[in-house]
Amino acid sequence: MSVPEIATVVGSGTMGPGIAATLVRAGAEVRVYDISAEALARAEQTFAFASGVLDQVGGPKVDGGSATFTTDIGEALAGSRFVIEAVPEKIELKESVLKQIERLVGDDVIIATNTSGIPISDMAPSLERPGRFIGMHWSNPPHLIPMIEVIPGDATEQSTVDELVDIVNSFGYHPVLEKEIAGFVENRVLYAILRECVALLDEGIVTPEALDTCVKWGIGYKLSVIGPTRLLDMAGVDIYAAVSGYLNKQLDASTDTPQVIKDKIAAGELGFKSSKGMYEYGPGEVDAKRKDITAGLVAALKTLSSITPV
Ligand SMILES: NC(=O)C1=CN([C@@H]2O[C@H](COP(=O)(O)OP(=O)(O)OC[C@H]3O[C@@H](n4cnc5c(N)ncnc54)[C@H](O)[C@@H]3O)[C@@H](O)[C@H]2O)C=CC1
Ligand SMILES: Cc1ncc(C=O)c(C(=O)O)c1O
Repeated sequence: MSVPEIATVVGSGTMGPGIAATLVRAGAEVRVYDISAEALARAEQTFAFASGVLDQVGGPKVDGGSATFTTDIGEALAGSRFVIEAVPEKIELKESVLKQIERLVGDDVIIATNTSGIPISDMAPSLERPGRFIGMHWSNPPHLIPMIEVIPGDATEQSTVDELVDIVNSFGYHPVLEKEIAGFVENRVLYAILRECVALLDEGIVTPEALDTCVKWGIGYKLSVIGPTRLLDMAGVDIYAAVSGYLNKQLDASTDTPQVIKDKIAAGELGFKSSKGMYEYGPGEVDAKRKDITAGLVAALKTLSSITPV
């Protein structure tokens, strides 16, 4: 199985262009559609950058791929064999866009959503043919994180699941097939980690720099080689039992967005996009950090791709 000859990415913000670059490198003719011409103009630049990064990684490349960018949804979907929706995380918007897409593609075309965690089954009723609708959760940056969660909803047909797993495998990514749960697997784990991290920062237990050092060189490094299930065996299930017996009741268990985060939102401190978030960035620092992140992920990806899976 190879990637579908013609694919469409709907929504070209943070995720869309990297998704498109990945599919183009796999040989697909990709149409990138956005409602905003300004977003599309930025997307062309982001796509070019992501494509260059993929050249640095040097992974497999299938000739013949191409990308076009359009604000005409009819043009974007004409003849498309595979659609990835990547519009903002708002269920009503996604449902409206999914209906738009379905009216313009064949009955057998897979429609995948890149939602971060909205249950697929909650969106499926907006479609006439929900059997071809499925979750396809890429991680940011999509052209450098070679794992995609495949999440069927209650109405998703098995043929859709099988075809999407084959498509993900065809461009060298790791498909993770999972049952539907809010947030999906990756974000449930990530948000459990981030909840504890924000609590530790908020309580002044550790500085941001020290926390990032601890996690990067501790569990981050370790878990990039040893998955958490394997780690339980390496550490000893008995050790986990002994420590969880007293620690689990001590962990942060807040059920709402932390006030410190709400305060930052209110102050417009959103992170890279506003040059201040958890850290503050001087002139040119955000671009420098983005370059450092890309270089680090490229180096790590090359190394991890070269080691025997544990
Ligand atoms: N940003 C991230 O780190 C990740 C985001 N996701 C998910 O991917 C989806 C997209 O997220 P981002 O790329 O971050 O969003 P974004 O806000 O950066 O980009 C969304 C794009 O959709 C466009 N758009 C809005 N309404 C539209 C419409 N009616 N038709 C066509 N295009 C429209 C916007 O103009 C914008 O360019 C969301 O569901 C998000 O949860 C998944 C993984 C990671
Ligand atoms: C903070 C955060 N939230 C959601 C996602 C993905 O859905 C990501 C990511 O992919 O990196 C993230 O970092």
